[in-house]
Amino acid sequence: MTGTGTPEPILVLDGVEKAFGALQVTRNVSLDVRAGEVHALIGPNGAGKTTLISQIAGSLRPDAGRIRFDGADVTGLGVAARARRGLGRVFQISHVVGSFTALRECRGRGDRGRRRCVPVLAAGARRSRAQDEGRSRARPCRPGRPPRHPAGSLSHGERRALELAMCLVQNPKLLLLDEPMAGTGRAEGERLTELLVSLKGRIPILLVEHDMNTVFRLADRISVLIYGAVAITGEPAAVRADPVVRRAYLGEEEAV
Ligand SMILES: Nc1ncnc2c1ncn2[C@@H]1O[C@H](COP(=O)(O)OP(=O)(O)OP(=O)(O)O)[C@@H](O)[C@H]1O
Repeated sequence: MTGTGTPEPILVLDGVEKAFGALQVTRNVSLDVRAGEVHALIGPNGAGKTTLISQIAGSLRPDAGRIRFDGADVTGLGVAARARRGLGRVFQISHVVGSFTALRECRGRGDRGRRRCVPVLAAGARRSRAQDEGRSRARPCRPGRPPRHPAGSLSHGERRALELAMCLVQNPKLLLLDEPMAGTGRAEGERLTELLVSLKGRIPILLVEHDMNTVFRLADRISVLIYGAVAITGEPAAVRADPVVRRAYLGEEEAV
């Protein structure tokens, strides 16, 4: 709980900074993700969105600033420790192993071996309550193929759905999604958007996405990153109307 009696957001960034040599990529970034909300992070190419996600996930150490997750300061923790605390990340680039079956992909991500994994795409096995929750969240992501189908034969959109399932079976407390729509065709993109809509309100999501239709359909709040700094955080209507954002970013996307 915060001093005001409201629950602390699941994720709080306070003054997060990262430079690669002389290139300052994230600048004094402060934002939060509240329970149950979809918070979209948008911005032009190279604005620092993936770099910020990597700092939240723990694969990049911030140069300055603090990161609180689920009530604890995790700034000094690595990827595995943050994942164990419930941070789930779906990458911009596909990480499925083509020769594995969809089922085995999900098991592999259990990361503590078979006893801890959830066979999300198959029936059976004794499950804990947490596993049941993860399994039920992941169910809508089931690719339209048998679970023992090699993952390499899935379409791009099915792989993205599988990756989401691989993350959800671990029952994360927060989902970090980096451009889930990237590379998908229209029909696949719509199916993925529907999957994300089905998760809305059930799990908080920090969503990096260039597809503005998806962003404005899903987001409760939007933060706009420009040259590594948060230009505005607000509800979609306020962000859409902001003149600085329109000039710097949305102006390129008049179709929004
Ligand atoms: N490991 C790295 N070393 C050096 N520069 C990097 C590294 N990672 C990212 N950058 C640079 O940091 C800047 C921000 O990159 P980042 O991938 O975070 O942007 P982005 O907003 O996610 O872009 P996009 O929307 O195109 O995915 C870019 O100029 C990129 O070249």
